[in-house]
Amino acid sequence: MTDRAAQPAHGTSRRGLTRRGLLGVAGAVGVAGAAGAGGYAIAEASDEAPDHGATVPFHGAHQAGIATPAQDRLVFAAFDLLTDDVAQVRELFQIWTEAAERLTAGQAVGPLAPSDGEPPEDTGEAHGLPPARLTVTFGIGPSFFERDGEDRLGLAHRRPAALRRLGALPGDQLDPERSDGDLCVQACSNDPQVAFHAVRNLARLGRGVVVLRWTQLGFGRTSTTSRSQDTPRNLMGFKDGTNNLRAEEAERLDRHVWVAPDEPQRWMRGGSYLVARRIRMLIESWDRAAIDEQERVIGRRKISGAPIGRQDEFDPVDLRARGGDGLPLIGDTAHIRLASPDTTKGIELLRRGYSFTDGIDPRTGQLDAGLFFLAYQRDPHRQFAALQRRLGTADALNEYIKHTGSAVFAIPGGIGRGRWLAQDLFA
Ligand SMILES: C=CC1=C(C)c2cc3[nH]c(cc4nc(cc5[nH]c(cc1n2)c(C)c5CCC(=O)O)C(CCC(=O)O)=C4C)c(C)c3C=C
Ligand SMILES: [Fe+2]
Repeated sequence: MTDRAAQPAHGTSRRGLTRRGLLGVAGAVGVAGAAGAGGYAIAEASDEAPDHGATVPFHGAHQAGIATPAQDRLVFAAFDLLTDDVAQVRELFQIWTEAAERLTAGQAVGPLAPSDGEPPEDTGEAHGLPPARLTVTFGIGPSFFERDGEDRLGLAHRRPAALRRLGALPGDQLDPERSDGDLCVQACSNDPQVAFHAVRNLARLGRGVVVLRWTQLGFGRTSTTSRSQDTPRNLMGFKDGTNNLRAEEAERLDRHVWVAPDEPQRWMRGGSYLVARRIRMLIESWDRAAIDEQERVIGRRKISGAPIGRQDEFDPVDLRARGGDGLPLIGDTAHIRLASPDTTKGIELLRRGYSFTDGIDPRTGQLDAGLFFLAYQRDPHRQFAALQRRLGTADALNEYIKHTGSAVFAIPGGIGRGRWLAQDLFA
């Protein structure tokens, strides 16, 4: 690899938002993947750890990080805009697009050691690390378009109809400081430092235009988004993701996840909607519950993941099955009964959540840990909110969980080569 310290300095300081540095670097190194591009060593590392060296294509009909196989680690960030100047926001989207192209290809966003004495343009902690399937997925919240009834950027006419706050849902105990946001970035990778590096550098590039509102780290995936993956376990010890939508199910994704091709807002075609819910698990109570109670709450066996009354994880769920006592094997308040498309008139979601732990709740001394629930869908009100209204009132799981954060984001369609994030939004 090229010694990055020996490279000539390109774009100088990034005090305020300027594309000079980023474009200078991009121009100097040529296309993504070029040798000595200031990368963090895809080729070298891939000999030793092929999966960690692997990349997920950034460009395509849909943004990566939705129907691509869920990686093990997450860094999620919500941002607020500091400006009402639409030109600055457009420039930010261009800069973030170029930076994400580089990061997901395993490259630094700029010189690590500029020779002019200015601060490095890339913060450096991913230098030498392969991208480990890094994906960077961008979203836009309702408050981007309208805040306090004001069309802050002059783009209110471009807000898609489905992008509205979720409103109060049963059982909500939301912390406003862990909720909402004008923009979001979901960075997923099999290496936590690579995911952190991506968000940190995007935040740095946005300085003066956006500010971090809240972040959430996820240390283990709790879903399966591809048939190539095994089902992981959540912090309650249950297999999670068994009945999830899969990347291989194109027709179901078209119906339930991707925005309709005739969506009036062009920038949303090929896009989706993301609902993020920080769901704390009352782990200490859960750990005191008998295994029968735990299985009754979920409606599945803990170790095998099989629906109650069946043998294997992927055996179909039979909600009509009854035991010798005449009662339903999967109870009326079991989580999988209430969440099943058979009882919700066909509601389906692409779940892509992560386990989190944020230390100890100082008020109770109990673990602040749980599920950072992420779900992609075509319409967050007809899908997530409708389902959560049911779950929030009747789910046996409610005794063991608390929804503490909530946000909804429009996820613009995929980005073609030479184009940038949500380009048609500004056309
Ligand atoms: C509003 C949607 C959902 C929320 C919120 C939610 C929270 C939540 N779920 C689990 C654990 C499991 N969920 C499982 C299945 C499942 N969950 C939802 C939706 C929400 N879950 C759906 C649509 C389904 C699939 C139902 C079906 O079709 O069978 C399972 C079973 C395994 C699986 O299929 O994934 C588990 C386990 C927790 C712990 C939780 C909040 C902390
Ligand atoms: Fe669930």
